[in-house]
Amino acid sequence: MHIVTISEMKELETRADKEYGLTSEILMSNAGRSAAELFEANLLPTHKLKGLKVLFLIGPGNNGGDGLVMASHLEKEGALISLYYWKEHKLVVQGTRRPDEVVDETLAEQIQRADYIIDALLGTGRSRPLPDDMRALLARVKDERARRADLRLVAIDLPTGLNADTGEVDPGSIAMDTTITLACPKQGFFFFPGRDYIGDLEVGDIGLPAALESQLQTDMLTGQQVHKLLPERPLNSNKGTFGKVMLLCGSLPYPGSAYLAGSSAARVGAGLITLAVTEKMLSFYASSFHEATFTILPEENAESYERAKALIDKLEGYKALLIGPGLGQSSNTREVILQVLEHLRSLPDETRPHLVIDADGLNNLSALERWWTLLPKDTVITPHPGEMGRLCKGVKVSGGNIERLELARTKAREWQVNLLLKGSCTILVDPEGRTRINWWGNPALATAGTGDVLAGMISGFLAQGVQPFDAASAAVYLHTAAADLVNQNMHIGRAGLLASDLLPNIPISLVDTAHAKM
Ligand SMILES: NC(=O)C1=CN([C@@H]2O[C@H](COP(=O)(O)OP(=O)(O)OC[C@H]3O[C@@H](n4cnc5c(N)ncnc54)[C@H](O)[C@@H]3O)[C@@H](O)[C@H]2O)[C@H](O)CC1
Ligand SMILES: [K+]
Repeated sequence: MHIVTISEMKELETRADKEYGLTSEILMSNAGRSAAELFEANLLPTHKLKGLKVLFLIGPGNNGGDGLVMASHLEKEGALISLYYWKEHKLVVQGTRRPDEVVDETLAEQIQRADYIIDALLGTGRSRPLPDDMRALLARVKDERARRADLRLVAIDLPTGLNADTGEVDPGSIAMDTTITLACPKQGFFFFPGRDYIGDLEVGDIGLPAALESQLQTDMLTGQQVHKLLPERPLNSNKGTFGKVMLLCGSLPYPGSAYLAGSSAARVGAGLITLAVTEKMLSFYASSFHEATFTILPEENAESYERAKALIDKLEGYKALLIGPGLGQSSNTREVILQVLEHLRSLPDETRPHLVIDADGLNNLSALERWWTLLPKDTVITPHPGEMGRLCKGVKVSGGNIERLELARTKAREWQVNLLLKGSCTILVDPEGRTRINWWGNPALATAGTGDVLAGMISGFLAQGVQPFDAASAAVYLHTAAADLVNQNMHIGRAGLLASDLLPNIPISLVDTAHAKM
């Protein structure tokens, strides 16, 4: 599913008319019908359309036009519709126009009795700050929503006043329960503060030919897309079929990371997991991770070339290598990483394990000048905003604002990596600038060890032959899906998840993609 900017959306509309004769009237009619269908589909099981009291706030442009088409569909199905035309200051209650002198009073009544209020005031055409009387209208709706939690607010295309490119909002904008966006999600939905105003996101089909969208470079990750990326599991297979993962992770203060990453690689289906660890650490892993195999490395005070060689000597036949989680940042460890990278660069593409670098792997690299020139082709790196800041030599990187997007795009191209920039809506960019953004986020994931799980999942997909950008994309989507499953199955809210709770839910999240709604 493509994500668009305002100008990309306008261009799609223009080309639809020019190349396919799809005039804006046709598109609006499709938009209104599709919004009505999605609205009705999501009413169940709590509400039914017959007798439902729905107040539409209608703006002066095509967004208002979409609202009017939607309203007429709902009315035909038995909903009780009132329309408030903001610009004309006109109120129509179930087909009857109110006289001008009673509009305010009746509007107040309509707001108080509505089951649903639909925001069809402004969409992508908003060009200036909201006028005071529109802000006042939205404030009345917001107050009513605060008073009555069962009042539902639904935006058509986008919440009025939200900047669809940047996610900035007008002071008058209000948070919706649902946004039914038309044709494509808008870029601004994925960045704060806008992200908090969208509510549940639904995407209505307005009948744009798929060919029109072929130029678009930015996608929203969806379950249906991830389902197609998952590796096949033929019956005629053995553990060799699904690839081996080597992990250079974990050190004395952070032993859990190798366990979490390795288990996660196995949970997405990799055939064999090997932890490269020192003998001192072996007993810890052997007792907690029965399925792992081990490569024994010299202790951390040994010469770096001996440590690197012990790993390099065992790498043959591995399809994926994960470097970083819990590894520590001693200069000796940095030298080990450099020697391993040098070895990987010397291998031909066909035999080189795919590389993922996370956490301390990145922190070690960021201490070096032009570190990206040391990476083998098609490396996946997975910084959180702090690590990204260090990789960019001190740039402040936001966890959720729009500047992240441009930075991620610029750096993925400059560094020629598959960049996964973590955040509330994680961004992925490949070396050519192709971009994918994860809509789903889960605040319960903001806890130690969940990054190790993500890095492990990517490595597990790489071992099974999934291409690096796709492996990272699938892992990001499934990581939040697994967190949502933890929330549901353990009945926990936004806090209290342990990274290890994700592990048994990862395979379930894979299965669930087969039934994903989008
Ligand atoms: N792009 C498509 O393919 C389709 C879009 N559809 C819908 O149309 C809107 C965009 O419509 P547009 O008429 O361009 O813009 P708006 O309805 O958002 O508003 C324009 C209207 O409002 C006035 N205006 C602008 N800013 C303000 C302001 N701050 N205060 C008051 N008034 C303002 C402006 O002068 C115009 O009169 C899109 O979001 C979709 O909902 C269709 O669905 C078809 C396909
Ligand atoms: K709107």
